[in-house]
This record gives sequence, structure tokens and C-alpha cells, in this order.
Amino acid sequence: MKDGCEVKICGITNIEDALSAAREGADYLGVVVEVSYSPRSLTVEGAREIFSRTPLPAVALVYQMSPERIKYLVNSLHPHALQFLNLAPETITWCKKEFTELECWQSLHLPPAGEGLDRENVLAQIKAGCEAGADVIVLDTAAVVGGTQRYGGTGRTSDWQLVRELGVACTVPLFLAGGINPANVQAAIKVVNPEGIDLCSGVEAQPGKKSPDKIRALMQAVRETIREATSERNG
Ligand SMILES: O=C(O)c1ccccc1NCC(=O)[C@H](O)[C@H](O)COP(=O)(O)O
Repeated sequence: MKDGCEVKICGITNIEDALSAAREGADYLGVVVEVSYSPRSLTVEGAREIFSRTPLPAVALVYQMSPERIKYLVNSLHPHALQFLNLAPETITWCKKEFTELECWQSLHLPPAGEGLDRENVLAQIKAGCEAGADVIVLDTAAVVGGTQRYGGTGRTSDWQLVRELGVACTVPLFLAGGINPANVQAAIKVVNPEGIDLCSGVEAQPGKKSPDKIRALMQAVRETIREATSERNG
């Protein structure tokens, strides 16, 4: 088990939730920006208060955004990182040249646990993201929710044993996402041993609104898992 596990609380839609994530000790927050299929999506203008007031490094999640709009977003919000929801090796390479301080995170999607997976295809995507210069690979679950195919915020877990195996191909930090909540986070960390976890619906009171109590319970469980692993390692 690694020495720690970073936590990104994603799908933040308001400054109160951003401050609550910071208070409870999260490492990053994520804001979905101009992604039409997300119920948690904000416009660049609507996200301004969160990015300007949060004490945490803030990640802007985008889907097929044009280079012009990316420039506008970066110059308006000054995010710590852009997270690409579609496989975007060329955009990552361009961003790293254009904005030298900006981190680029790449989301990749797996089916829910128990559904078939094209292993070689996922490995090729991990390789493409890493070679393009991604700073972090996020392995998330894609699933049909309410009759619609969704690429994030599904509340569904993937096959974590498989994620652990696929993660070996990552030459950059791996974050696990998809269906993580206070009740299963210990198992998620123990099975996958990721550098970080990324979660959204598992700490919500209702869609789009976080529960401070759930964030606290999640963070306590993460700390407990790391503490146990450290004391086991030290005998
Ligand atoms: O949260 C959303 O609504 C969302 C929609 C479309 C793409 C990404 C989205 N969220 C991004 C995240 O990074 C979530 O933390 C990740 O998908 C895990 O979500 P969940 O299964 O709800 O924990």
C-alpha cells in the first residue's frame, strides 16, 4: 500500500461545498464546466466564484471543448488542472505547450463491474494518455443511468481488481473513480492501491449538493485505511 491516497471531491456546484471539502481535508476539488450531459455542469462564468475563492487546487472537467474556449476558460478561472473527459492526446500536448504551469488529467472509462471489458483498448488508451503528457490518469465508470449513457457521476463501481491490473500500465499517478462512498472507500483503496480517489455522488445529500457529514465520514475512512496500512507495514 502506498504512503497516502489523495482525495478529489468532484461535481462541486457551489462555494459552500468547496469550502466544506477543504475543511474536511480533501486535496482537490473538481468542477464540471460546460458539459451538456452532466447535471452538475456550470458555465465558465458560473464557475468563477468557486475557482476564485476555493483554498483547494481546483480541476476543471471538460468534454470536447474547442481550443479557443479552453483558452478562455484557463484565462478566466486559472484552474490547477484541466481534466479531459474524452480521450484527448493532441489537446493535452497542445495544452502543455500553451499553458506550461497547467496540469492535464485524462479520464478513461470502464464498464460497471460484471460487464465485459476490452482490455487491450483500455491499455492503449492509458498508453496514449501517458505518452501525450497527462499528469494523472483517472479510471472512472461509464454506465447507462436512467436510460442515458453517462461518462462520469454514475455512482457505479467498476471491477477494482481489473483496475489494479490495468493501473500497472500507468506511468503517471492513477486516480480511481466511480461509485466510491464512505462505506466502500476502504475496500477501494486496499484493492486498487491508487495514488488518489475521485468521487462525486457518494458524498452528496442530493444531486448537485454535497453532504458535509458524508465528506467527513469519507475522509475519516481514508485516514483510517492509510493509518492501518502504515502500522501493518511498520510491524
Ligand atoms: O459528476 C458528474 O455529473 C459528471 C458527469 C459527466 C462527467 C463527469 C462527471 N463527474 C466527474 C467526476 O470526476 C466524478 O467524480 C466521477 O465521474 C465519479 O462519479 P461518482 O461515480 O458519482 O462518484
